[in-house]
Amino acid sequence: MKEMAAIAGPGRMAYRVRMETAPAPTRAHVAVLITAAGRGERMGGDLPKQWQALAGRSVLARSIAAFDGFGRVVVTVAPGDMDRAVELLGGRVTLVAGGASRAESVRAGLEVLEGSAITHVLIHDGARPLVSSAVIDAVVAALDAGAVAAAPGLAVTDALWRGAGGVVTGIASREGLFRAQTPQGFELAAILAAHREGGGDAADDVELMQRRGVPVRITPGDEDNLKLTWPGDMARAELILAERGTGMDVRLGNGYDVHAFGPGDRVFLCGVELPHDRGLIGHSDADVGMHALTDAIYGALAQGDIGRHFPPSDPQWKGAASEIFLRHAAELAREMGYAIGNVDVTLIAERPKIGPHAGAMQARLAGIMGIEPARVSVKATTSERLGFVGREEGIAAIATATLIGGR
Ligand SMILES: Nc1ccn([C@@H]2O[C@H](COP(=O)(O)OP(=O)(O)OP(=O)(O)O)[C@@H](O)[C@H]2O)c(=O)n1
Ligand SMILES: C[C@](O)(CO)[C@H](O)COP(=O)(O)O
Repeated sequence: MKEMAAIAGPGRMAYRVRMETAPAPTRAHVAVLITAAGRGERMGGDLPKQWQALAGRSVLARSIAAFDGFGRVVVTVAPGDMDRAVELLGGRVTLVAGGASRAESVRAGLEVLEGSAITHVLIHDGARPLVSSAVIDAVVAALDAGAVAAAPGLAVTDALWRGAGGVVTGIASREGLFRAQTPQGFELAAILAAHREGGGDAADDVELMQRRGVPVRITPGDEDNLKLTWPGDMARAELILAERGTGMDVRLGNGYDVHAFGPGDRVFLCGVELPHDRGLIGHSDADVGMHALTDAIYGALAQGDIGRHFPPSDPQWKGAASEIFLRHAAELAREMGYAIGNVDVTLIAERPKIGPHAGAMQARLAGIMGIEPARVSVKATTSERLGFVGREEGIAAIATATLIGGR
C-alpha cells in the first residue's frame, strides 16, 4: 500500500488497479527473462560474448543455470543466433528473437509471458553468468514482501571525479549512489505496461519503473556478479569460478549398438572408412562404434539416446555422417557443464581387423569430441565365432564415457 501511494499522475490509474490485485509470487509464478541478443562489441572475439566459453561452458548456459527452479525461462537471442540457440538450448527454454536495443529485446521477451500464470518476472543480463542464489533470492524475497520492483545494487565506495582531457575537472558526491546489477524483478503487468509505453534508450528496466514513478526496492548486489563487458572480464570471471571451486560431479554412461552386414564394399567404424567385402546396413552411415559412444555420452547426461535427438523417422538423417551425432552429444555435455573425462569403445567383430586402424579411430573420435587422444580408447575383440557376430552377420559395439562437472 505504501508503494501505491507513491504513484501519482495521469495515466497511472489502470496500473494502480493491477497492483492491488497482483498475487504474491511463488517461484512457479516467477518467470526469468534472460537478455542475450547483444553483439558484445566491447568484448570482441569470434562470437558474441554470451556464446563464448567461460571455463568450458558458454556464458549464456551459466547464466541460465543460475535460475534452476523457476517457473519459466525465456531467452532473447539475436535472430542471426537463433539456429545456434535452438541447437544448444532448444527444449529447455523459450527462445524469442531480440531487438536492436536491450529494451526492445526485453519487450519481446515480456510479450510472450502475457496471458500465462506468471505474475512476476526477473530480468537478467545473459552476460552476468556469476550471479549467486543469494542475490536472486533477495530480489524474490522483496517481491514476496510486496514490492512491485526490486533490483540488486552496490553502493559506490570509490571517490568520484569528473574529468576531461586526462585531468580531473571536478569532484562528484558518491553519497546515495549505487551501481545497478541484475536480475531486476518486477510485477509482470507493471513492467510490461512500462515497456509498451516505450523503452527507448533506457539502460535497464529499473530506469523505466523510475520514469513511471514506481518505487524500486534496492537489494544487496555482489561484486562477483559482474557484467562481462571488456576482454579482461573473462579472465576475472575465470578466477572467480576457480576460487569457488565447487565439488566435482562425475557421471558415467554406457552405450551399446549393433548393425547387420549387407551388400557393400566398405564399413565406417569410429569415423574411419575400412575396405571390406560387405557393408553395414543402417539409416545413417551405420558407424556402430560411434553410435555406441554417442549413446554413452547422452546416457551420462541422462539425455536419452541418438533416436531422441536425431529421430530415424526424419529423412534428413538418412545416410548422415555419424560424426554429427557425436559432435552434438559432446557439445551438449559442455553446455550442461561437463567435460569428457575419458571414453572407451570396444568393437566386437570377426572381420575386418580393427587393430591396425585403432590409432586412426582414436584420433578421429578425439577430434570430433574436441578432447585429447589420450582420453580416448578404441579396442576390439572377436566373439570366438559364437552368435551373430561369430557368424559374421553383423558388428556390435559397447562404449563407456565419464563426464566431469561441478564448476
Ligand atoms: N539489442 C540487445 C542489446 C543487448 N542485449 C543484452 O543485454 C545485456 C547487457 O548488454 P551489454 O553488456 O551492453 O551487451 P552488448 O550489447 O552485447 O555489448 P556491447 O554494447 O559491448 O555490444 C547482454 O546480455 C546483451 O546480450 C540484448 O538482449 N539485446
Ligand atoms: C542492465 C545493466 O546490466 C545494469 O547494470 C546494464 O545497464 C546493461 O549494460 P549496458 O552496458 O549499460 O548496456
